[in-house]
Formats: sequence, C-alpha cells, structure tokens
Amino acid sequence: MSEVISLRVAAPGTQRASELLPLTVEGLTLAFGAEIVLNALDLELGPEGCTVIMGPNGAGKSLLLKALHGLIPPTAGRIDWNGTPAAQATRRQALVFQKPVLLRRSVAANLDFVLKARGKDPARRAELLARTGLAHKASQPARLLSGGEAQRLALARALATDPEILFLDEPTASLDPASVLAIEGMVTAARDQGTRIIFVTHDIGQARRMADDVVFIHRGRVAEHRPAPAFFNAPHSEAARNYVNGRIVV
Ligand SMILES: Nc1ncnc2c1ncn2[C@@H]1O[C@H](COP(=O)(O)OP(=O)(O)OP(=O)(O)O)[C@@H](O)[C@H]1O
Repeated sequence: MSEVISLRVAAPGTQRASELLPLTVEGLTLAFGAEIVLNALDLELGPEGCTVIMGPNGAGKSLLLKALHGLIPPTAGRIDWNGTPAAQATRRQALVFQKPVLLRRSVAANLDFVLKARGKDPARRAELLARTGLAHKASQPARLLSGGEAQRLALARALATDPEILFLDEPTASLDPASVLAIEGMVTAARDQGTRIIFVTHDIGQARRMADDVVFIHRGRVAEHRPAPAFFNAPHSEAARNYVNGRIVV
C-alpha cells in the first residue's frame, strides 16, 4: 500500500500573486494550413485560483495551453503575461501532460535532476517525495511506477521548479479514483500556496471539485468564461449546457 500523501497546507491567498498575472490573450489564432483551430480567441485570467478549461475533443484546449506556455507561436494575436517577456514567462511556468514525462532513472534521481537544473536546494527532495507519497520508492526505477505514481512524480517534478503558473493537460485521464484524488490533493495544495493553476479536463466531476472559474472552448473561441458555481448551475451557451448535461457536443 502506498503512503498517505502528505500535503503542506497554507491558507488560500496567503501567498503573493504572480507578477505574470493578469494574463491577457487577444485575438489568438492558431492555424495549420487551412485548418483554423483557435480563431481570434480572447481570454483574461486573474491573479489567483484554479481555472479549468473544458470543451469537446479537438476544440483546441491542448494547443491553447501550449501556446500560453510559449511552446507554439501564435499564427496571429497576442499573449501578454502582464508585460513579462515570453521566454521569461515560460521559465516561470510548468506543464504536466496526460502521459507522465520522466527520466529513465530512479524516482529520487528524477527529482534531483530538476532541483539541480533549476539551482534549487537538493534537500528539498525529501519534502517533494513526501508530497508524492513515494518516499518508500525513492530508489526504484521510475519506469516501474504505476500510472498514478508516475503522474504524481511528474507533478512533483513540475512543482520542484516552483512554477508561478502550473498548466495541467488532462493529468488524470487514465487514472483510478484514488490516484485522481491524490493528484487533485497535490494540485489543490499548490494552489493554496499561491501557484496559479490552469487545468484542462474532460471530467465534469473533477472540474466541479477543482475549478474556481471555467473557460469553455467551442469552435476555436471562448464560448463562456465564468465563476465555477455560476457556470455549473446554469451555463449560458448552448454548447456548454449540452456538454455539462452529458450530451454530445461537436
Ligand atoms: N501540429 C498540428 N498540426 C496540425 N493540426 C494539429 C496539430 N496539433 C493539433 N492539431 C489539430 O488541432 C485540433 C485541436 O487539437 P487539441 O489537441 O488542442 O484539441 P483538444 O481540445 O485538446 O482535444 P482533446 O479533448 O481531444 O484532447 C485538432 O483537430 C488537432 O488535430
């Protein structure tokens, strides 16, 4: 059995908001040849909390995260991290993918590598291991971890960089409920310590648990962006209403 996940809990709002925020996105367009995936998308994100991005398959959610993180140059439009140069903004952010990205080394070495590369205190390894609940597997090869354990380690690697913005792209899509809750606990703890979370998920239950606000993407634009309770109680757009009610949205 795995260890109980240890979470450092701080009162929400006790950390200073990131100077990368607010984020202003204006007219963001991403096109591949004739295919326009994001079509003059506008979005404004405030200083704190967890924003959940939802929308049907192929809506452009993953591409939006990659563009915000500086991995894909926009075809047109503007992404403004509160005036911070793009390369600097990228370095102060981290992205966790659906499929964990790990080194073919031990669990501990995966953390040591990031801490060293980012000039962080190597002693933080113990605290990060505790956060993952994987201290008892520190010397095991990371490739032997289960899917849920591997994702916890991938998330800990991201947190080791002390990101001001943490992007998550369906990080729990193929995990069992216990692993989902473990990941959500780690993300919530990071949010409560002041990390700004931007989280793509298809899981409506997860969105209800995690979101402070919801961005619903449809046909390359933001169809709706509202506080989570308002969004889930009465989505404004027909597409979001259908999506939340489990009807097929294309
Ligand atoms: N490099 C690329 N070249 C051409 N088309 C691409 C490229 N990357 C993504 N696309 C297309 O852009 C569209 C949006 O992709 P994206 O992965 O952002 O969707 P998504 O909303 O995250 O979908 P899902 O919920 O299925 O993960 C898709 O139709 C995809 O095929």
